[in-house]
Amino acid sequence: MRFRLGTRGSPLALAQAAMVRDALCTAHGWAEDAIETVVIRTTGDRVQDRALAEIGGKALWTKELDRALLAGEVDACVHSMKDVETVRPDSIRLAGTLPRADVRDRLIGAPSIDALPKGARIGSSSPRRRAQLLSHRADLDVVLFRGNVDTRLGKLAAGEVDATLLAAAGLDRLGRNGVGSAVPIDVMLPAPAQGAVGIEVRRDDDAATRPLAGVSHEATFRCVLAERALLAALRADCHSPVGALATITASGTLQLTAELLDEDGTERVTGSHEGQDPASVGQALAADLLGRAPAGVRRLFNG
Ligand SMILES: NCc1[nH]cc(CCC(=O)O)c1CC(=O)O
Repeated sequence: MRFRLGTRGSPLALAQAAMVRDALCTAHGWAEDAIETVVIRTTGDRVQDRALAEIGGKALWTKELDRALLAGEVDACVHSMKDVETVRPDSIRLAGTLPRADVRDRLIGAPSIDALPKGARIGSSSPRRRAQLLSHRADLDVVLFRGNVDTRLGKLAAGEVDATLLAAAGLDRLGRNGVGSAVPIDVMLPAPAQGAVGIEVRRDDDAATRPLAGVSHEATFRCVLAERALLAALRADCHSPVGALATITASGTLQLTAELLDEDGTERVTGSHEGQDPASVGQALAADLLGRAPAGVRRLFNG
């Protein structure tokens, strides 16, 4: 069979599409040329100078991929799940996730957040990273910083900022394993679905769904569903400073921890919930957090 895999064209997206291709070929004994990688250019790839949140959010990355998928130009699309909008079209479903990578952020430019000089300039356009940084170090100057991983590392090297934060998963997938220092998750809870690569298909396309089910990592899949159910129940969008991480215990229980902040990290609320069903765990934790959130945090969530 010939399987067409849609992807964005950034180096990270291409690396992730190659991981999906290799997983499919290994699991099903397909030859490499059984899979055709189709690069789809998205609005998000063209607009690099403003904060993602400002210019229309996560849809910028998914819209063109969704269109190609629904038009039948590709059989499946590969996504960094943390970039995929919370609410998806009914006609599209998540068929699987690869095993999750290192979920942490890495700080590049200093060995730790505590070691940053007073008033240091940190490049980040993520509301979560900004709020978490400021909640630890209110003296830091967090400035807008976009572009793909290599662009950001280039700006750092050119001295535009003193330090930046990038997901360990992205750095590792680009072969930059030694770059930066991992920030512990109790200092920075990662973005929901960080480190997870997902593959979406047309809901009614059983022929595409079946081979992908064969490469999906069940624990990662359940964790991503729980983290995304939390986001949906919070009605969070890309302006919302939220960290969340689910894990599966040895006995198979799903444990979800999350943190909501205000823009400057002056107010925050954290909590955990555990259970079996990803959607229920995410919804229960969202209700708990919204019930306890300080006013400055509350106004950023639930629409
Ligand atoms: N928003 C961009 C983005 N989307 C996914 C990753 C990293 C890979 C992953 O989380 O799986 C990155 C780069 C970053 O945040 O440093």
